[in-house]
Amino acid sequence: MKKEGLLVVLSGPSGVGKGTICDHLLDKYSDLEYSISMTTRSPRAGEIHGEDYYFVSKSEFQEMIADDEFLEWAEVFGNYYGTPRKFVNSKLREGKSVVLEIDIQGALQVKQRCPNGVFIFLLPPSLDELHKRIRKRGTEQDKDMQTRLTAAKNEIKTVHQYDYAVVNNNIGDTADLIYSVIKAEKCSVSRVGQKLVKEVIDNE
Ligand SMILES: Nc1nc2c(ncn2[C@@H]2O[C@H](COP(=O)(O)OP(=O)(O)O)[C@@H](O)[C@H]2O)c(=O)[nH]1
Ligand SMILES: Nc1ncnc2c1ncn2[C@@H]1O[C@H](COP(=O)(O)OP(=O)(O)O)[C@@H](O)[C@H]1O
Repeated sequence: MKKEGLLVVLSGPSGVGKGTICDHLLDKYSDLEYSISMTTRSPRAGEIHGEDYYFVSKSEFQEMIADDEFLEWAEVFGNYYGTPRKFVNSKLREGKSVVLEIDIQGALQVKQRCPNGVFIFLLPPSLDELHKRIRKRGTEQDKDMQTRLTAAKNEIKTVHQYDYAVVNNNIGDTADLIYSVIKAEKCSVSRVGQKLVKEVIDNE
């Protein structure tokens, strides 16, 4: 039987660079799959339905909840976001690692359901740099900026709930580091190691 793929959960405050890092990671490492989330948020300029997100109405989203089609879902900044379960399960069964870029509420739900996943939190080099990145992206009104910065401080406090914290200093280095974590986890104690430990003990 084929070994199941690894579920990789990437979280971090708005503007830290999750989207940028995911793009880089997925471009460079073709053995990874990206789970496209569903959201009731309106598309930003340049965002494409079915690429960045599946943009749906609130009623469509609620129907999916009722049909239990989400691995996890949460309300973030007044909109709903969720991970369609079907895609993730089928890729994992094919042995592919799947990257979810989701918020802390969603990450905690996934942790309960899939404890073997790897949970990574992306940190900014500083709060000042985070502020600059959100400004640079230029998608937020001033009041939304403030909301995101306040939320960021609360989210950063949850970093200890994750397996790894990675500081996003340089895009290429950060993506490579995350890939190393994914690869290391694939042969971690939970997988190959346990078998080996059993063999050692059995042979004592
Ligand atoms: N729980 C959950 N959170 C998601 C999902 N997709 C995106 N998010 C999170 O929703 C938050 C807002 O995302 P977005 O509207 O793209 O804004 P941005 O992070 O500021 O670029 C971020 O923390 C995302 O990680 C999802 O499927 N589930
Ligand atoms: N390592 C980095 N160094 C400098 N700027 C970055 C870095 N990573 C991302 N950015 C910039 O920060 C802004 C926010 O990145 P984005 O990927 O949209 O964040 P998120 O998805 O976490 O909200 C973008 O303008 C992006 O180009």
